[in-house]
Amino acid sequence: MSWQQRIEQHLAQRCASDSLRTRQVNESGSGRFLVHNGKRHLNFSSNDYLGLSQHPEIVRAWQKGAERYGVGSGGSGHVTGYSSAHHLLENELAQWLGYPRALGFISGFAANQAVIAALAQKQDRILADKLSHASLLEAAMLSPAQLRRFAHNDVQALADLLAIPCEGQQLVITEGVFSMDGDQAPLGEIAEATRRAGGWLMVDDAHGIGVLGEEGRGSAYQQRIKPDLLVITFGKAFGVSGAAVLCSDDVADYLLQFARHLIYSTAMPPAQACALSAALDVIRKGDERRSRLRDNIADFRREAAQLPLGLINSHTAIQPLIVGENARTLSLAARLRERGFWLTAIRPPTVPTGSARLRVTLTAEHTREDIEALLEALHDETR
Ligand SMILES: Cc1ncc(COP(=O)(O)O)c(C=O)c1O
Repeated sequence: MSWQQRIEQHLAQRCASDSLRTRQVNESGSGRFLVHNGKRHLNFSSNDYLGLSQHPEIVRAWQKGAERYGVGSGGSGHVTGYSSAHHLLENELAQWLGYPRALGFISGFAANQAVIAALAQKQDRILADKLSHASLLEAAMLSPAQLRRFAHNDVQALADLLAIPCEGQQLVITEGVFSMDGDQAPLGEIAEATRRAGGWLMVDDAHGIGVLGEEGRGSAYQQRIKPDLLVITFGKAFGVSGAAVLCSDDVADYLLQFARHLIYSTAMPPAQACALSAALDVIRKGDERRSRLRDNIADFRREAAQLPLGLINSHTAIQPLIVGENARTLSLAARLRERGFWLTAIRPPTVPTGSARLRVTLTAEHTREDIEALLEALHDETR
């Protein structure tokens, strides 16, 4: 089969199973409203949980950073790309989360890939929650280590796997808040099982950081554990983009030698690091935003429980409504869009077959009226 035939076949398969992915151009997509084709929609798809992507102080910090440093970093951090703005941000993050070191990355995807690739060797075993993000599972699959996935949030299944003798080291991987289900990992028990087996724990807290715990310190802090490797990302509650790995001095120095995504990739612009420092400031003082978000979650769940759709036991900003079939999910999303609500239909392979869903994300910027309007439309469309 030629390249062209192979590509055509794969695209045809996606079309036939209603799982073709497309992108929609918007005029503004991260805030409370998403504007598409000149029409304003209430946005229930953005991960901007605290509404910081439009925050004037953060926007201003980026502008001032660009005026001071220019718009690009000029190279990898190992060459010219590690500015005083990057250095300051890393120190602030390490201090906030109580780690010796933080290392900035251009994205969470890159951070996860880099850490796993740099650490895992042939004789090692990686134990990852089945529902871990693609960036984690893919890196683990590509690594020379053995990958075993454990049933979602099942600590006993994890402990059983950890008990199987392993020639090398064991790395347990999970998330603070799961990206497609919104539920949380029992981090305390996972950390304990990992510690007993002499392994290391890596937690990706992309969706918990900024939102959970005192001063928004995230899932691990909330559950009183300190993973050996904590990955936080800045594209969600921080409202920007990028990521950081929190770790010990030795691990940071090791990653500076062996994390190829750091060494061979242009560092984020210094102005972005300035914006992230400003975002961190807002997050630390952000109790009111976090409390508005919690109220919105509670309001949504109370009413959504009456819908003839599956509501997952999630108490975070991610509130998926399970529809089941791809075609039905797509048509429900399209009808809601007609009515001015922007929700994304998430389908396999992102989620297991038969569990296509509307991934509702709530933010601190939504008002009670926004949520009531969405629920009314959902009631109408699923009657
Ligand atoms: C759990 C999780 N980890 C990592 C990522 C990737 O982060 P980034 O968008 O910064 O690449 C995402 C999604 O974006 C995610 O949901």
